[in-house]
Amino acid sequence: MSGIFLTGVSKRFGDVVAVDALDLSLRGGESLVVLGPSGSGKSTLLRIIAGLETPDAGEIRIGGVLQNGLPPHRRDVAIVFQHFALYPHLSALDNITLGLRHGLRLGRQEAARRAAEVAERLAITELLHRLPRQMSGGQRQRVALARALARQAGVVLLDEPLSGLDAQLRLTLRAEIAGVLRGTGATTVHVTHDQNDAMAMADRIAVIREGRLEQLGSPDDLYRQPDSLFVAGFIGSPPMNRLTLTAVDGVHPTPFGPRRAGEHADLVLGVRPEQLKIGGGDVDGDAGEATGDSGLWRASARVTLVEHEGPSTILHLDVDGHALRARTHPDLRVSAGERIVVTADPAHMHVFDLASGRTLGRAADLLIPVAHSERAARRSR
Ligand SMILES: Nc1ncnc2c1ncn2[C@@H]1O[C@H](COP(=O)(O)OP(=O)(O)OP(=O)(O)O)[C@@H](O)[C@H]1O
Repeated sequence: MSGIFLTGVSKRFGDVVAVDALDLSLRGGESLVVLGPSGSGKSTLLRIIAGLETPDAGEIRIGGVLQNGLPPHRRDVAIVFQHFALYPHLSALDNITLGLRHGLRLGRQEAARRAAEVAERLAITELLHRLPRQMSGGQRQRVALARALARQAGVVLLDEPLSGLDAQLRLTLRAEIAGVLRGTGATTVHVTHDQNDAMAMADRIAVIREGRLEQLGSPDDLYRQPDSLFVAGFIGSPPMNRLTLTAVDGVHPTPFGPRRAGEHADLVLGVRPEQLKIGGGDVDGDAGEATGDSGLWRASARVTLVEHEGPSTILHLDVDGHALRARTHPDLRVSAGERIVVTADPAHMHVFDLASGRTLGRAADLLIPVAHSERAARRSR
């Protein structure tokens, strides 16, 4: 199987650094999703692997073989673009077989056999004689995918193959593509800026920011242990809530009691909307408090907006000027304007350094609830 190894890959366009000294290795058969905002260098990275773009520096190896200098058709790579890129005057069948006959130099019969086989897998056999304009968007994207898979390449690259399709079709096609690709054993690199697609399809996700690797890990790692505020804000919907805690005279007024600021001037406390629980009781602290034997963080909140999403409800909350969102059960009846108490387990709260945006760890490990520290102080007196 074809592993992919990139070392020190860089590409500039004039003053713009599109890809910046990127190192990345994929196991053979692995499915990597590259996630990042618009302009972060995702497509450029894909085009470099395909040989459609020449890097300024760095090495690309596929299955241990150096690819630098090899033209696209000499690489064991197939690519599926966002805009199908089918030839409008050719039938689906001819679109699929064209590259096989001219690129791979297969005979007419062998090309047709491969096309029939892949068409069967993607349920497009009935469409093989239609022109692209006689097909729906989803059907055209299936044909584009069939064309790529028929090459039987060791590496399949996908550049936003689901964008422009409606939500239902996207979900169906996403599952189909993932299933078909797994079945081929190809190593895949899939570029998207849709985190739901990324979470659903990836073995690992590479989050890219300004041409650099921000974090690489399993979908679960990125969700549970974001290395930075950027990743915390990019993965999860709605994104992780942030409470900025500004140090005053070198001391933080954290809900967990005052802390010396030390080298970290200002902190950000992060908690996911689905980790905020709606509870009872009273609270006095400004940004909430973390007291009592439970050690839970508790805060008084005013509900500013209620959004019903069906399976869950999003509450928009004001906690002493901080705008937070909580994902709750749809049976919970709460109205805008109400005051409620929210709680969170410090084991699910993340602490970041505001200046660098990097994680410092979990609140449970870094910040000790007031009641515990007071008791400890009393004991040591
Ligand atoms: N051929 C080119 N000429 C000049 N600049 C380019 C070229 N291709 C890409 N860029 C620039 O390089 C940067 C990275 O572009 P790229 O298309 O790789 O980003 P992306 O993450 O795929 O974005 P999107 O999600 O919007 O497709 C951008 O600033 C873009 O404007």
